[in-house]
Amino acid sequence: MLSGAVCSFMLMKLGVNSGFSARNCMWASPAVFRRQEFLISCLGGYSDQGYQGKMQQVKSIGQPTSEADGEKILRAITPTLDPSKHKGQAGKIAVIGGCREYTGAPYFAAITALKIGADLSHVFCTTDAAPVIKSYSPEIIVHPILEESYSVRDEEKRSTAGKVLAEVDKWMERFDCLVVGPGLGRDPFLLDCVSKIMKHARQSNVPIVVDGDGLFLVTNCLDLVSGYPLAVLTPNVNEYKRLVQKVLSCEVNDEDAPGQVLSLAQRIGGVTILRKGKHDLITDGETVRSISIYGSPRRCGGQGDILSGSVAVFTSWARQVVSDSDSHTSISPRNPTMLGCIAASTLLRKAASLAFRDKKRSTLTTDIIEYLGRSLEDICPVS
Ligand SMILES: NC(=O)C1=CN([C@@H]2O[C@H](COP(=O)(O)OP(=O)(O)OC[C@H]3O[C@@H](n4cnc5c(N)ncnc54)[C@H](O)[C@@H]3O)[C@@H](O)[C@H]2O)[C@@H](O)CC1
Ligand SMILES: Nc1ncnc2c1ncn2[C@@H]1O[C@H](COP(=O)(O)OP(=O)(O)OP(=O)(O)O)[C@@H](O)[C@H]1O
Ligand SMILES: [Mg+2]
Repeated sequence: MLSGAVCSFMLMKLGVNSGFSARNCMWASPAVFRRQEFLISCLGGYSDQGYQGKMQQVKSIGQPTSEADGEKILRAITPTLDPSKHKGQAGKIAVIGGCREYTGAPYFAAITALKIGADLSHVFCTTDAAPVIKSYSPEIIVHPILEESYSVRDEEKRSTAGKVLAEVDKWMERFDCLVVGPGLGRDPFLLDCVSKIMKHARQSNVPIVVDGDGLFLVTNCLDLVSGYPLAVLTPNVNEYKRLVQKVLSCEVNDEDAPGQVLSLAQRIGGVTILRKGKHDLITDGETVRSISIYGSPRRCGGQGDILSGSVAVFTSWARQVVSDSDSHTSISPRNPTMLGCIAASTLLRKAASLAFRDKKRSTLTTDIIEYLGRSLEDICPVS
């Protein structure tokens, strides 16, 4: 049996408030315990040495970067397929993105969520992008509600923005996570509406994964995510450069990549950042983890969209695991975003490597998506 101090530490690492006690610990079922132990070992392990000793250990781990055991985390957070469960319990995800230019990106993120195992996947996009996205798949629920400046007269902007917000608000509390940005475009009126959607999501405590043009928006308006522990930023090389310049007022420093991404997350008030690249770096401002397993040498567009859709699903699953682990305590889910990023990066790289083995130079994002299910099954079999 674990001591109360160790249990407290475990739950702190998982983002659970410190109101946890040894008594709570004893209420948990053996299966829940195994899952907690599993998660803790994935995040650096534990030993029965008390909370203070553990924190010392965390500080020393926090030096360079340690490779995360993504497969262990995937096994720990992926829910079982259980006949007693109802539609929605495995995740309801919404992607805010899709405009005249880009219809592929929101589709990739939304279909990825379903292929991994979410139950429902929505896309909120511009009115003209919607029929195109619907035509890609009948599985995705598409809401044609956003408007770009060219389609709205100045005097109508206020009422149009109000309608957009009311339409998204009808659904907001049903979502386990939002993905803001894939294929969103940069139209000022549209981005203004999306800022309001993000503020409402934040008020409702819905996690937000910010990617693509969502990062353009956030870089210019950091208050949208600053200090929100349920925000995840997934910048690529350019998006990261813009964030570093804006927030840290310097250039990207690859000599101390872990230190710089850590500072960036701290300066944005403890959001989680997944810096994409040859090695993915993931931090919540406390620790930095890397994922370096081999993926694919193909750099076709859309792989970042797979990643953001996956982060959304895995973050909501990780939150569920944390809350199931101790239904008697209130939850402050910061670390589930770290778990979600580690799981997503691991799965994408595995699927990319399988797709590349098969398709070589002709590997496309749609091929990688087709390998997501098999990759997850290899790591975490259904039975
Ligand atoms: N099929 C689609 O609809 C897709 C749409 N996408 C969307 O397109 C919009 C813009 O995203 P981008 O990622 O293109 O914007 P970025 O501003 O990140 O990239 C712009 C340019 O940077 C260049 N670049 C890429 N990697 C680089 C590197 N390592 N060093 C130097 N330059 C590099 C690219 O050639 C690209 O032309 C977003 O909304 C995004 O979601 C992308 O997700 C790709 C797929
Ligand atoms: N040089 C690289 N070597 C190996 N893997 C990489 C490399 N660069 C990116 N990746 C992987 O590809 C994934 C997508 O990253 P990428 O930088 O292509 O995102 P993106 O530019 O946002 O993609 P998108 O085209 O969807 O917008 C990342 O999770 C990362 O693991
Ligand atoms: Mg991208």
